[in-house]
Parts: sequence; structure tokens; C-alpha cells
Amino acid sequence: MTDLFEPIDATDARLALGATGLLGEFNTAGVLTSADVHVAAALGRLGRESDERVLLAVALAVRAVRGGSVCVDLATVADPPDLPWPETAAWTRVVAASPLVAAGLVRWDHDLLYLDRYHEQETQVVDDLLSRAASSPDHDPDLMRASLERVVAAMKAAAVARGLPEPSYGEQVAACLAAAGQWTTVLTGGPGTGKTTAVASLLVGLLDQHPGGLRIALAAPTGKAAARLQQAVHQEAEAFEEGDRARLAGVTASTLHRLLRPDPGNSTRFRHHRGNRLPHDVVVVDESSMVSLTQMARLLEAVRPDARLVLVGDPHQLSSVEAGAVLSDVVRGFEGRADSPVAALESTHRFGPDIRALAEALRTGDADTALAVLAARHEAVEWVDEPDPASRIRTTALDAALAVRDAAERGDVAGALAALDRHRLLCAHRDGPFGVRHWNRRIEHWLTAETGDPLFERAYVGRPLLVTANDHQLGVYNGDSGVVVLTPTGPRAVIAASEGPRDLAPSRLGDVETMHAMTIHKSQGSQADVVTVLLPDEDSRLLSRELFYTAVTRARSQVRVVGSEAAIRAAIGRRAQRASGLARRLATAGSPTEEGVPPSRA
Ligand SMILES: Nc1ncnc2c1ncn2[C@@H]1O[C@H](COP(=O)(O)OP(=O)(O)OP(=O)(O)O)[C@@H](O)[C@H]1O
Repeated sequence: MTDLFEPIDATDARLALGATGLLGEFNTAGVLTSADVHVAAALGRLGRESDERVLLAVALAVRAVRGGSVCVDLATVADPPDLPWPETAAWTRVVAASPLVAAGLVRWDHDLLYLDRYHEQETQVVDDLLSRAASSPDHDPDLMRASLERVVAAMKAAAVARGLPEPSYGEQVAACLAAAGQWTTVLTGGPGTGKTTAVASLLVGLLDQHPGGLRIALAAPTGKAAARLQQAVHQEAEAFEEGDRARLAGVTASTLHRLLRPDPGNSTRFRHHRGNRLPHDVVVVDESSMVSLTQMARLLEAVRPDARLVLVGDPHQLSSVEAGAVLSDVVRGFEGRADSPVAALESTHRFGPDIRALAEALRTGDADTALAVLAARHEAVEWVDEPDPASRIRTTALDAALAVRDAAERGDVAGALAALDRHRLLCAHRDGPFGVRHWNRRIEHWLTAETGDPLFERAYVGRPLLVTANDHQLGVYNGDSGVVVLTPTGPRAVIAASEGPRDLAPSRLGDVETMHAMTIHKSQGSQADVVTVLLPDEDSRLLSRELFYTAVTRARSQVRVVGSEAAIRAAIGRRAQRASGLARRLATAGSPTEEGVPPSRA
């Protein structure tokens, strides 16, 4: 869903000067921005199209990408309804017959309108997935079974030694056996369903298959998620036999961006591509729900056709910040297909029963059960439904901020970074009374009142940091977190990068924000012991089931939901819809032919 805007006055920069007719009307109503209008008008001039219904459709396709969609579906786009939307049948007819479509400036396909670039990426992703599914790697299933038996026996023994009941790894073994026999595997599951455990077990099994060695790459869309993946794989391997543990010890993770090697001269291209593939034999990408269509296209063209690709993620989470909802589209698109690469893990092993019950109710859209879990006053799930929740938020947020500050004052880098993950205040919005900016300021005021530290200091000791842009030179990436720590040479910004902490002069960091509070979108791929989810009013257009589910599942041991029953119901009742043709394209593509080339590519 794309936000509407309300023009402030006639000089508002979002209003397109001179826009008339339908484009002008939709611009004034806050549906289209001036950029949408200008791109549509420019394409119209280029392709000699003057039908304002077509130009409106093109402007909506531009807007769609801004809102995370890959294309626009003219049959469902009419929101808000009180605008002069063209009648659907006639509209689709004029768009399909437009000279813009004939010239390839925009694409009309599967009754959806695309900007050319996204159409190309979507068809490429479908073609690459299908051609990878059309053949399978040679492997020895008996050896794979034996490897997994060894790993499972070691993990069971480790659990029993810790006084835990003997676990069962049936789902994970089945997923690994399937993954051994296919070039692409999509390993799905909610938080704590044992995805990382399965990945570590799979890697051991694949190493047994290739005694000569395997080049393995672990990657994730953000630095934080990459660091977590690497740490989690090694942690899970602790339970393995010494030889297996040693073989995984050198496996490291990086951001997806770094893996593909950015091309300094071209911000949308990488050094690894179809003509210069990645050298790795196995590529594992965690948090795949955050991978945009563009990134997925780049990844699929860079992975060798004879390398295994394992996409790991939770399709019920929010999608990527940029356009696309690739993971959930791929899962839906392969549903029922014989060549489906999806292996799903269903049982949760991490949460206590209360967070699990809440997450499950959110995942399935069951508002009554979610409210019942929230109202039951469990220790692990708390509900704050008060007009001014500040006093309830203050204690937890301030304690966590003080713990970070105390460790930072002592120069204890590891302690300060660890304290960052004790509590996270998550907001849907950036601005306004429910937004990140407001709550960051508020927590800083509380901190100042408690410590007497000056408020105006930008790099105050204990300031939690969130990196908001990739900086290859500094080796810090969008989504990395860190903290300002006192050192003998003064305050230093220490960022938890995927290769370990990076120590920088605070002034060198350009794109950083304070992270006492953060948006739910930015929290993807990270976790905290205690999570406070601050829901906005029920009429917020950002509220969605995926947003709420993503926020709740960031919590390791306790979650507190701040919001009214109406806001909770509104969030659960609304889906974060993203228009894309990926699922439909996969579902309707022919099955692989015997030669291994799917008909859509032939
Ligand atoms: N089959 C199992 N039985 C019991 N415990 C398990 C099983 N599989 C994994 N675990 C344990 O459950 C916890 C979560 O597992 P893991 O980290 O592999 O899940 P995940 O799906 O990768 O989680 P997330 O996506 O939230 O990071 C770990 O402590 C792990 O050791």
C-alpha cells in the first residue's frame, strides 16, 4: 500500500506544475507525486501516447514501485474509491493497445502493467528458478542420510547432556535430504523453527559428499543478519562431533551486497553476474524475505548453474524495503508444482508457548486468539492499552539505555554491543507521536534526566547507532548497529559489522541514526531479548499483519504490545499487499522439459 499525501499548499513540491486532466487530479488528491506525473508525461512524449488514461496507468506503475510493488494491477488499484478511476475493462484495453507497450517502454503482461526494468527482472528470476529446477545435482543419498544421522546423534547427545528432553530432527532431516538433491532450495520457517540448525547440518552433509572440499558462502541482506547467521551456524555446530565442527569453523558470512561485489561505477550492477559467476559451490542466503526483486535477479544470475543455492527465510514477514515480495511469491508460485524447491519447517523450538501462540495467531490472521493471548497476562506477553503508555515504556527503555551507557563508559565494547540487544522499542512510523524520532528524543530526555549528560552532544557515550547506508570504504552497511564507546583516545563509534566490531571516529560516520527506538522495517533480521511494539492508531496506513508479525517475532524472551484493541484488530485484518506477477508466472509456467529447459525459456 502506498501512502497518500495531503498537499500543504499550492507550492508543495509534491504537486506537478502544469499537470492537468486525470494526472493533475490524482496528483492534487495525493495519489501521485510530481515525480510519478513527470515520468509518465516524459514516457508519453517519447512513445507518442496522449491518452490520459494510459498516462495515469504509467504514473501508477511508477508509484507502485515506490510502494514496494513490482507492477500495477489496474483491476484492484482504485483506492481511494472517490476519484475518477477509469472503468477497468476499457482502461486495460487502451493500455494493452498503447504505443508505449508496442515500443517496449512499459510492459503489459498477465494483465499487469510494468516499467520495463521490473518486467525484465521478474521474467529473469522466473526463468533462472525454473532452469535451475530442471536438473538436479549428482549426490549419494545414502551417504547424505548417514551424515545427517551422525549430526543428529551428536545434537541429541548434546541436548540430553544439558538435561533437555531428547529432541527430534525429522523435519530438518527431510529438508536437508531434499536440499541435497536440488540446485535451489527454499527453506522456510518462522523464527526458531531450526532453519540455521538445518543449514549447519546440510553443510556437513554436503562436505561429506565432496571430500575434495566445497567453497561455501553464507550471506544475508544486512550486516547484522549476516553476523547473526555466521554466529548461529558456529553455535549450532558446537553440538557436532569435533571433525564436523572443525570443517565449519572457517565458514564466514557477508552481506549479499558484498558477496556479489559492488561495481563502483554502477550502483545497480555487481562484478559477479552471468558472465562472471560466483566461485562458490554452495551459497546460503538467510533472511531472504528481505531480498528485493532486483537483488534476487542479481543473485540468481551470479550463482553458477551447478552451484547449490539455499534461500532461507520466513515468508510471513514483511517484504524487502525495495520493490518485490520474492520469497512469499516464490513459495506461492511453486505451490503444488512437482519441481517445487520449497522445504518448510513448521515446529518452533525457541520461544515459550506464549510468544509462539501470539505469533501463530498473527500469522493466521486470528485476531480473537491474538487478543486472548495478549489479555491473558502471561509473563512473556504483555499488553499495554493506555492512552499515555510512556511510564510503562520508560522503565524498560531507560534500563536498557543505561546498561548500554554503563558498558560504553567502562570502555567495554563487547558488553555495550551485547546490551544493545537487551531491549528494542519498535515503531511502525518514523515521524509523529508513534514514530521513531519522537521516541528516540524521549528516551534521550529520560537518559539526561537520570545521568545529567548533556543532550546536545551528537556522539554521546552510550549512543546506540543504526547505520542507514552502505559505506564500502568504512566497511559498514545499512542495518549494522553499534554504539559510541569511551576509549583512552576519546569516544569511538564501534559498529558490529559482519566481520567483527569496527572502531571508527564518530565523525566519519555519515549515515547513522540513534537506535533507542527503530522502525519495524529496519528491525528485520535482528532480535532482542525484550521487544516493545508500539502500534499506531488504527487508521494508520502502515499497519499490517506482516508488520505486526515481524515486530513480535523479533523478541527472544518477552514481548510487550502497546496499542488499543482497535489498532490490533486493524493490523491483523490488513495484508501488506504487493502487486507482482511472479507467483502467477511461476504457477502457470510449463514444467521442465526432458532437455532441462523450461518452455518459457525455449
Ligand atoms: N529439532 C529441534 N529440536 C529442539 N531444538 C531445536 C531443534 N532445532 C533447532 N533447535 C534449537 O532451537 C533454537 C532455534 O534454532 P535455529 O536457530 O536453528 O532456528 P532458526 O529458524 O534459524 O531461528 P531464527 O530464524 O529465529 O534465527 C536453537 O537453540 C536450536 O539449537
